[in-house]
Amino acid sequence: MAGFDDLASERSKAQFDVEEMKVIWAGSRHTLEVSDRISRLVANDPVFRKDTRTMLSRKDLFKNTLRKAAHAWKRIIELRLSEEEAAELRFYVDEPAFMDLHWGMFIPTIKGQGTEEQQQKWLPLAYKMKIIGCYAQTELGHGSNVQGLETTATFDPQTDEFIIHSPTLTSSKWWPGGLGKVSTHAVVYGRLIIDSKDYGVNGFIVQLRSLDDHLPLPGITIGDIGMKFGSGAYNTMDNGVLRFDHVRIPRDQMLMRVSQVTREGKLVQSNVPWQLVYGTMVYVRQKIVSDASCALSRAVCIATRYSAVRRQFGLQSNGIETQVIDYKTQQSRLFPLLASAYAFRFVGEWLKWLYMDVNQRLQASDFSTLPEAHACTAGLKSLTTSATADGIEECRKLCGGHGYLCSSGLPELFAVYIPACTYEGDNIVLLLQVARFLIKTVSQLGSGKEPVGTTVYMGRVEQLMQCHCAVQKAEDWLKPSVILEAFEARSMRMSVASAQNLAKFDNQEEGFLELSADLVQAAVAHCQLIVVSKFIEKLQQDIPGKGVKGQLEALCNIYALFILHKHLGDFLSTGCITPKQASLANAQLRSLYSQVRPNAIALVDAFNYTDHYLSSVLGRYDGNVYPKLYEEAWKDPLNDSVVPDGYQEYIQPILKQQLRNARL
Ligand SMILES: CCCCCCCCCC/C=C\C/C=C/C(=O)SCCNC(=O)CCNC(=O)[C@H](O)C(C)(C)COP(=O)(O)OP(=O)(O)OC[C@H]1O[C@@H](n2cnc3c(N)ncnc32)[C@H](O)[C@@H]1OP(=O)(O)O
Ligand SMILES: Cc1cc2nc3c(=O)[nH]c(=O)nc-3n(C[C@H](O)[C@H](O)[C@H](O)COP(=O)(O)OP(=O)(O)OC[C@H]3O[C@@H](n4cnc5c(N)ncnc54)[C@H](O)[C@@H]3O)c2cc1C
Repeated sequence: MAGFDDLASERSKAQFDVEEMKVIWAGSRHTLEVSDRISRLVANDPVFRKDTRTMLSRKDLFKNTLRKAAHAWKRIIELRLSEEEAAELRFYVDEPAFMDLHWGMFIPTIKGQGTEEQQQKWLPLAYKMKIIGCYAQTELGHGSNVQGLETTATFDPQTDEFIIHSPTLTSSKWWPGGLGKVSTHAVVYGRLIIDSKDYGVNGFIVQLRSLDDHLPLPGITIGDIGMKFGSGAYNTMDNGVLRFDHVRIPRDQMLMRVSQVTREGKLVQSNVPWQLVYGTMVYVRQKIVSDASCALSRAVCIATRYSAVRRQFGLQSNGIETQVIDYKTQQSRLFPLLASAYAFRFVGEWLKWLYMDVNQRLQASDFSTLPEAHACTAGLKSLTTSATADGIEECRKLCGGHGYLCSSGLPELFAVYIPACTYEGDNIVLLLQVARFLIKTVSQLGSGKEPVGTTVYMGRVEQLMQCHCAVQKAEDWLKPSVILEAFEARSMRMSVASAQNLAKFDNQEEGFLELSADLVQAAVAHCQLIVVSKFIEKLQQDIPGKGVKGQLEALCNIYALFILHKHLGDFLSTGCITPKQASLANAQLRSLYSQVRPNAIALVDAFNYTDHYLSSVLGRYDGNVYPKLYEEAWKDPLNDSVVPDGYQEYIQPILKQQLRNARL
């Protein structure tokens, strides 16, 4: 039967050890074991079913999410799951919910910005879920501009309290997930005011709802901000609005790792940089990069399997049509996304290491790598989420008409994913942060301050400004050193050109605004270089398993040459490569697609996704697409009755009218 046979035959063609590739994708044998076990546990639990999600009303959808979250928590306790296993379980439940913010932002904020004492007080309550917290930073009038927040926290020396207040409509907290209906507490960001003096934005732990009856505490107005894009999707989350009317909290509820307010109302700064107030965003951006590879690989898995099952045109001698995956156009759209999924996986792994490293240094009062960590998390969050959002939509198109059906899983995946381009920092705003970092690095070249980390290549500025690409034949593009040099030279030249243009302005801030579109492009070039170089570094590690390394090399080259092809203008205009070399890169890309083609299904099998997680008829492991699509259609509530509700009121009168007209 079509589908079954197609995917089985594809799997038999694989030229590498899929089980070993699963280990590489998971990160380690241990992680694979955990994720495999937990994903099956979730898939086999009827409470975690997802198939009716797009058909539920908002209220039913939300209540079902609460039910799932409560059940997930119950299972975590019953099975005594470790922190790692519990996080995997929440991941595979695959439904945005207040838990994400509680575990993903509220707890990390207390850990990162609270003193030892504050951690000892609040963390046990949060770990046991005796309180549920969210992260209330954004306001109706201010999101990107954190320093523009209007909420005030005024110290009252009489009572040793802060008075939290929303002075204007635009100061209403707006967007925080988990706030609308669930959270009992929030970390609220507001302006610290002491003795009428404004000391800028700080975080405060504020109780919002009673722990007895869940009613808002006096002075607090709170609710959900309303339906968001798509059906199902992010509407399982209670993004909320919150206003304070002179709400009092004890002084020790200001998060005081960065600065402390004494009983006398004196502000004392610690020796840590004030930017640690932004620390949770660095943590979550790092996490979002890892998650991008999950969302993209999921869409790619669906589109790849379906492309092997779907046949159109080109009758072969045996009378069957051509698998659409065999069309070069399909390959040239699909395989770069497959390669990007792997590339984002490895850069995510590296970023996790970078984040752990910066944290260890912070504990030892070494703050030197914080700017680098900020630039990398901001830039890579922007790059990977934009590419993933676009990639999911491309996968929908790669699945033709059926991709538009909710049962393909792609519309909901797209709707749930796209806000990642906005939350945790609008992607353009974040690239502008990277651009500032690059300009600063360029301006310090020659000052004796050597560039470090991901900007170390800038130390070779003279060589990179002059080098000529050595490619003479298509295969030369397979050399990692050739690819790296082209990407380094492009990034170096774009940053230097931006810095030179900026230097022409008397006022640097005005210049920055004027040149911001070019600066963003320079930031993108730098971030793409990081992705390419981390993929290449990954390949320098010991990679066991028959054929695994070869496949990863092909994917790495596809990623790099696809980016080169997409941004050809940059590479040509900076003189990094010639038009002839560009055309050789293209020829090499085509040949790489042919190399990956027989392995495509095995490469997506290596993600080890259950059908439950994919929630897609088109992406089923067994390829049994058509019977299941047909079956799925009949489950739609519209098909509950043969004659639809409303027939007598609305259809019949039209038909009768037409009949009368026809007689006239
Ligand atoms: C169990 C684990 C599960 C985890 C899963 C978690 C996933 C949960 C996902 C849930 C989904 C959604 C939740 C969404 C939440 C949110 O969206 S929270 C709100 C996020 N908001 C933002 O991201 C706002 C973006 N804006 C900013 O970050 C700043 O305003 C901006 C950086 C743009 C500007 O800052 P300013 O202070 O105004 O200005 P600037 O001069 O540019 O910067 C000064 C200085 O500070 C440095 N800097 C900036 N940011 C950081 C940082 N984060 N860390 C370190 N350093 C930073 C900057 O480089 C400057 O340095 P310089 O040396 O002076 O040049
Ligand atoms: C689903 C979702 C969940 C969220 N969850 C939370 C949460 O839990 N807690 C929380 O506190 N917040 C949350 N947010 C808010 C989120 O962090 C902000 O929406 C985000 O930081 C973007 O800010 P903004 O909405 O103010 O966008 P704006 O800054 O108003 O952006 C609008 C446009 O202006 C452009 N722009 C803005 N500034 C500049 C500039 N300097 N230069 C050039 N262009 C610029 C942007 O690129 C964009 O195109 C959430 C948002 C969403 C969508």
